[in-house]
Amino acid sequence: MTISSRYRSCSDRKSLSLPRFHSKETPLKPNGSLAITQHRGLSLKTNVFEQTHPVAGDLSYDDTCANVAEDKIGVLLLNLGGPETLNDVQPFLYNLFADPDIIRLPRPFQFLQGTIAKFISVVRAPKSKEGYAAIGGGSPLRKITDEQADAIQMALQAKNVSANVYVGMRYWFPFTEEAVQQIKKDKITRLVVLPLYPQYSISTTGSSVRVLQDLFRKDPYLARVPVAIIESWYQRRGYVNSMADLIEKELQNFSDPKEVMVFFSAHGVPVSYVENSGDPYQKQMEECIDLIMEELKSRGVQNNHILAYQSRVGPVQWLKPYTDEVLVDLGKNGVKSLLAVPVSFVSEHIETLEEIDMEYRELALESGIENWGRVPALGLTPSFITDLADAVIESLPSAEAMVNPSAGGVSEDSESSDAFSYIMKMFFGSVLAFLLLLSPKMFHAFRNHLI
Ligand SMILES: C=CC1=C(C)c2cc3[nH]c(cc4nc(cc5[nH]c(cc1n2)c(C)c5CCC(=O)O)C(CCC(=O)O)=C4C)c(C)c3C=C
Ligand SMILES: [Fe+2]
Repeated sequence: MTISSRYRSCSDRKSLSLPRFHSKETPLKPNGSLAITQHRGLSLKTNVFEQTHPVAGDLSYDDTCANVAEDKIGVLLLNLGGPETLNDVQPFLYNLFADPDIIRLPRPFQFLQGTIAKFISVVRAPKSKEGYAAIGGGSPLRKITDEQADAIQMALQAKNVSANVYVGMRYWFPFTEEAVQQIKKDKITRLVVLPLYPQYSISTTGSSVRVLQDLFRKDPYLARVPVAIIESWYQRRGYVNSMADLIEKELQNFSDPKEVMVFFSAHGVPVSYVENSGDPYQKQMEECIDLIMEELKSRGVQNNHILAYQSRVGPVQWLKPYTDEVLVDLGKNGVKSLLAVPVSFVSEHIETLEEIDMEYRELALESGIENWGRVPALGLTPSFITDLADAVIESLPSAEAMVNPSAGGVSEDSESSDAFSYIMKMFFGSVLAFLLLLSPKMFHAFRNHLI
């Protein structure tokens, strides 16, 4: 059901009559990454992207694939979502902090999740609003993700795959729940889930997939739909090459490209995710940077590079080194030219447009760095979109029902215990909110850590 650096051919799965490709099975490289170049022997179809841009992925869906005509294919893009107006900021933050994959409370305290989310979102909202105001009053994520969905749909069409592409956001409109309702209405019979995060984290892909699994588990129709989840795709040739293209191009804007420090800045996660919960995010990020740098090296680009983590929130320790600290150190150590490369996300968003372009740029210049550049997010880059379409096509054969049909439904007992726990939550939550919000000392202590 989940695909990560893995490809299974139709013939692997004899129990289902599944589509076939005109290809040898894609071999895995020893490090587990896909050797996409092996697809060169496939029947090639030009598409709107390939006509203007040569691309890495050459896959096309074979018309003779068994059952393809009968399947109604859906592709669900998962993303974070962002507030569209300044009034949306606090409720957006509430949704984010109410996510148990973002604020991870020990089990006995989980009933306080909503209260804590309310408190933190109210305290953080003014700072977040400033950031969103600085980039025009809202997040560009919805617009960009919709455009990516259209582009992927066209790229699939050009490869003879007819699919509906849906957008499901985790914390703002259109919510994952809405997308899933539409998928059901449209009677999709085979679904590919493509999170728009190249690397897997419990806090991003993990959280969205958990929501999806809950929705599918509760619905008898959805429970039977074959689903393939592409958990991470940072290792795909098309993605790595597209990132290398952007970096190579941007380096040319410096007067002495060889002297530029390539500075990868990834969104951080708390260290506890990696050390206590086995989040593969840091490892995947490091591998991703290695792959991009290897690709650049093969093109004769031998710049120094460094990886740091940005956007930490709250009092706990996050992955290090921190972007702001590294920028200051680099400036002190005489680095004069720096190219920032956002690497954990594929659209422009508040953390590229405000945090990197404004805050970090200013900090870098104050610290002695004289020449600053920033690689744009991949967005609609044709080679990237085509590669995502290939990833979708490759994953189709491995789709399988998310839910074990023998698993039971919701019992009356569990319903009444839900009602009891709801009442308890409301009671203790209100008491805690009252104590926190009415205590100026508490308010200031939290505020100092959150902004
Ligand atoms: C790979 C990407 C991301 C990871 C990992 C991630 C983890 C993570 N984020 C927060 C807290 C916040 N994130 C916020 C915005 C935000 N986060 C990501 C991506 C990742 N987050 C994106 C793309 C965005 C921006 C959306 C947009 O509107 O443009 C915010 C809100 C903005 C702000 O106030 O800074 C918060 C808060 C945590 C706690 C976390 C891991 C536990
Ligand atoms: Fe975030």
